[in-house]
Amino acid sequence: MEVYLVRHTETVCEKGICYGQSDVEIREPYDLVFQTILSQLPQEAVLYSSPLQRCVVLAKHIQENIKANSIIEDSRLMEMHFGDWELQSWNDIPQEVLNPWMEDFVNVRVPNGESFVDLNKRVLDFLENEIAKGSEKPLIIVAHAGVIRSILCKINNLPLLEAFKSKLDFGAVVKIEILNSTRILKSF
Ligand SMILES: Cc1cc2ncn([C@H]3O[C@H](COP(=O)(O)O)[C@@H](O)[C@H]3O)c2cc1C
Repeated sequence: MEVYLVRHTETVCEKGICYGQSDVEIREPYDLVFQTILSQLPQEAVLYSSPLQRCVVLAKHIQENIKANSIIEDSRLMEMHFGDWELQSWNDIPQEVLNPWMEDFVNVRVPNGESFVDLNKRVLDFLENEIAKGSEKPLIIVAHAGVIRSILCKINNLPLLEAFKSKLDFGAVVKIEILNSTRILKSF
């Protein structure tokens, strides 16, 4: 099964702001970058999106331009919940709470938020369930950097600690091939 992982485009947030699950808008103009994304996608697909608007706006554009019955919004595809740090500048987060997380962001939870392991659990739950449905059509998943990286760790058999070692730009499209729910896969 072909799966296309699509990261949303740039948001209106200034660099240095932690926006996790905050529902921030995307930066205009985005028509050109949407076209570039579309040119890398199949003509027909089952279309999934994170419910956050930075993904849904792009998913709607995809739906209008390919054959896809609906946009299936799934909250398991949301970015990591950054709890008390949502919409804070990274520089304003006190070192005594930031440092323990930085040292082990995989396992340590953000105060009142998630750890990367928490995100990974819900993302893999989504992936395994949807793959088990065995769609004949390719899947398109419009989501976030953390979500896509967690899937890439799984398919490339990498520890979560290595999730952030490779680049994943705004508007990136990563195509992967999934054989079945237990034996995954290959990324292109
Ligand atoms: C473990 C982890 C560490 C991060 N450090 C920054 N972000 C990033 O995640 C958020 C946005 O992702 P997107 O732009 O794709 O929606 C931002 O808040 C950014 O700080 C992280 C995300 C995760 C999962």
